[in-house]
Amino acid sequence: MKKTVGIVGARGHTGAELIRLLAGHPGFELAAVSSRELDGQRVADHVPEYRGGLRYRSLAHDDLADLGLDAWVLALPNGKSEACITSLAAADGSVEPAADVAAAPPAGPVIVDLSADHRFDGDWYYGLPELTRGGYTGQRRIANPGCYASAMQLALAPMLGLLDGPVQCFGVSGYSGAGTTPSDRNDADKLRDNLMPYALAGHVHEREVTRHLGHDVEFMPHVAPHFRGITLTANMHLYEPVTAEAVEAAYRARYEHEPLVRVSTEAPWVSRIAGRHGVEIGGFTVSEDGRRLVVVATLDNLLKGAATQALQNLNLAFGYPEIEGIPSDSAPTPTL
Ligand SMILES: NC(=O)C1=CN([C@@H]2O[C@H](COP(=O)(O)OP(=O)(O)OC[C@H]3O[C@@H](n4cnc5c(N)ncnc54)[C@H](OP(=O)(O)O)[C@@H]3O)[C@@H](O)[C@H]2O)C=CC1
Ligand SMILES: CC(=O)N[C@@H](CCC(=O)OP(=O)(O)O)C(=O)O
Repeated sequence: MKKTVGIVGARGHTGAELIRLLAGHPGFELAAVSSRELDGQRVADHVPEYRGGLRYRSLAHDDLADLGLDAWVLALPNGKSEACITSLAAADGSVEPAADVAAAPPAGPVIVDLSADHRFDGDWYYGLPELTRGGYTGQRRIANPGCYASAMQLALAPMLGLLDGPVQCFGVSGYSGAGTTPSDRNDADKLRDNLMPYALAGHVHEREVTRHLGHDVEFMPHVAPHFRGITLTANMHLYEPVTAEAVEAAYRARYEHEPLVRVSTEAPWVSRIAGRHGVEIGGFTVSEDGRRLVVVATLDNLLKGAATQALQNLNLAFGYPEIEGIPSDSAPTPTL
């Protein structure tokens, strides 16, 4: 029998991508989609890939538990997840926060939170599958990593043992990364012919990567006029000299069996990652003395940076193959 999944925040950019993915998944049934703004409207009218009769509903937090679904994905802005979680936890009888979720997992639905609210919470499993799946022990509370944070961690992980001092990461995101709530960072007029720097020290993803990789990063984000896709350029100082060839070989070996990670000799281009589900890492460039390495990663912030990763995590939680329902990147690019 299919597992039932609901999405809170389903009107948003990431929610819409998740609807598309769940619509094509053989083991999940999209059973509820919550949006205040689209209340009563047919999902199929907004997301053509979904062909069922489901309508958006403006669900009160207390309604969520009554639906008895197997899983909920929270695609809400940062700081808005707690009321949903409290309501789901109260109904399933668990006490939040659980002292040791892995040892005594609360009954009730699996919750995948796309926001930053639980990425620093040791009671939640931090789900960046390529790096953390070994630590999954059946937790039913899953924090989905940030989009830049996913690119940074996948770009840096193979070099962790050689890093000498903080890594500098220069990030450029398409403006869908800023969500749908109007701001300078998703204002088409202000972004035209522009590259907008913001949060140049202390961005939440800087802290997220530092925490989960256990190594300091210094992150400088920017937003650009394109809609989707991130370029992340990482500057690493190393204890020992390396060659570009040896580094590339190390990345290829590390990610050899990862279907969603592609290693390329050339630096990847963001224009080629839009609408694709994986991450590309390449452009391995080494300074003359061999002790400075630059690596470039690209991913689609709405897919591997959010919805695709959420589906990997749902698959893991329900025992499906990790990339079940994730289209091959050779498939045509979807539109939004
Ligand atoms: N965009 C991206 O690239 C990425 C986003 N994320 C994270 O995922 C989450 C969702 O992002 P994204 O889809 O871009 O966001 P959007 O702004 O596009 O969508 C937010 C959704 O939440 C609902 N919503 C907004 N405010 C509230 C509120 N106060 N209470 C309840 N519901 C609300 C909206 O629907 P309605 O108003 O109709 O109820 C909408 O469906 C965020 O936490 C974001 O940080 C993570 C990785 C990448
Ligand atoms: C361009 C832009 O504004 N991007 C967002 C990142 C989106 C994301 O990954 O969301 P979380 O904050 O939930 O991690 C930002 O910098 O806040």
